[in-house]
Amino acid sequence: MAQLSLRDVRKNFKGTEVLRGIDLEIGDRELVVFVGPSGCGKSTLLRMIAGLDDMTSGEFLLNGASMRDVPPSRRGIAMVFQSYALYPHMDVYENMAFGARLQGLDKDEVDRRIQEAARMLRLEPLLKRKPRELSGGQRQRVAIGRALTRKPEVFLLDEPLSNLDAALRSDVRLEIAKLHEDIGGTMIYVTHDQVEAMTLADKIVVMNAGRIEQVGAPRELYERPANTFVATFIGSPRMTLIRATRKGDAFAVAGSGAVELPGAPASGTEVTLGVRPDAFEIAQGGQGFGAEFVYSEYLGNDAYVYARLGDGTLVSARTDPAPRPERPGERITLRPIAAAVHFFDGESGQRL
Ligand SMILES: Nc1ncnc2c1ncn2[C@@H]1O[C@H](COP(=O)(O)OP(=O)(O)OP(=O)(O)O)[C@@H](O)[C@H]1O
Repeated sequence: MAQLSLRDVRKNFKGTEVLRGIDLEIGDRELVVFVGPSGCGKSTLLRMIAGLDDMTSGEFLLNGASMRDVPPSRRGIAMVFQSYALYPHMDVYENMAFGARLQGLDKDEVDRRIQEAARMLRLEPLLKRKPRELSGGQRQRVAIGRALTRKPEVFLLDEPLSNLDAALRSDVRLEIAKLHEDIGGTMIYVTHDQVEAMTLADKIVVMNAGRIEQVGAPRELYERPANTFVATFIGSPRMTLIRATRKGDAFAVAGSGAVELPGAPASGTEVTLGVRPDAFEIAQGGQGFGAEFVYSEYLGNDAYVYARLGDGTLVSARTDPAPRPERPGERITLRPIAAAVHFFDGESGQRL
């Protein structure tokens, strides 16, 4: 059983606050993903949970007990790093035995744990190999195996896939999801890749500049982003943000005309509209924002059209791959589907 509580956790490095009051509850057996742009504090937060860094202030409780004075080795937490430093002179078996031996376990128990981890991670045929005789993905699995043999209650993974190529990355990602089911522990996974976060997580924690922007299930974040940061961070291609001025149900964009969006929240005059690429229809005239075609991307099953509104905003819209505007500068009309538009306060960026 492993339940984690972070309460107003802060961290300063030489006078700069890099974590600015983190409050977070992580339930037993959850797979939680910390996601956010480079430098937002994900690794720092993870290192604090592991006990590798001190907090400047705040509390971290594991199953209700403060971890303030508990050293890393006594927390029941194992961490797998981005650079999975294996010992080059030891074979896979020895590398995996290392952590478990440090715990003072006897030889038979260590062996039992290694065999179990090797089976789970399909490393059995590789136990006698040296790290240099392994592929990147295999090395990464050994690093995970080494953490597994310690039987941690909490598993921390810091960008474990970043050194792998795209194909391997999706393989190992599947393995990690399966591993989480098999071991039934709590897992915290750090990435700056929102696709990785969406596919793996029970719960995503979106971080930005040392703060949490939103916590929720992948679907929740996609369908009801709390603010413009989360709205544009989650989802690919990105949601377009459009500054509009409201009069009744009509939303006007400088140089592109106005569109009626019935059902919009009542408040706000200066509003930011959030429209995902599949929430636009491309029309020739009629209701919609006037725009100038810039270029298109063909992806096989669909295509994306990029167009510029009168105020300079670049908009992306999904379209059928077949007939689409071809000439840069061509005038098109982009009609947002009212029910799929997100509304944010024009100033604060918070969801209306
Ligand atoms: N030991 C340190 N001394 C001073 N500043 C540090 C130290 N470690 C991290 N920082 C700073 O703290 C901030 C957060 O870093 P952190 O590594 O937690 O970010 P991250 O979200 O994990 O980024 P990335 O995705 O690039 O790994 C950064 O601005 C970083 O430069």
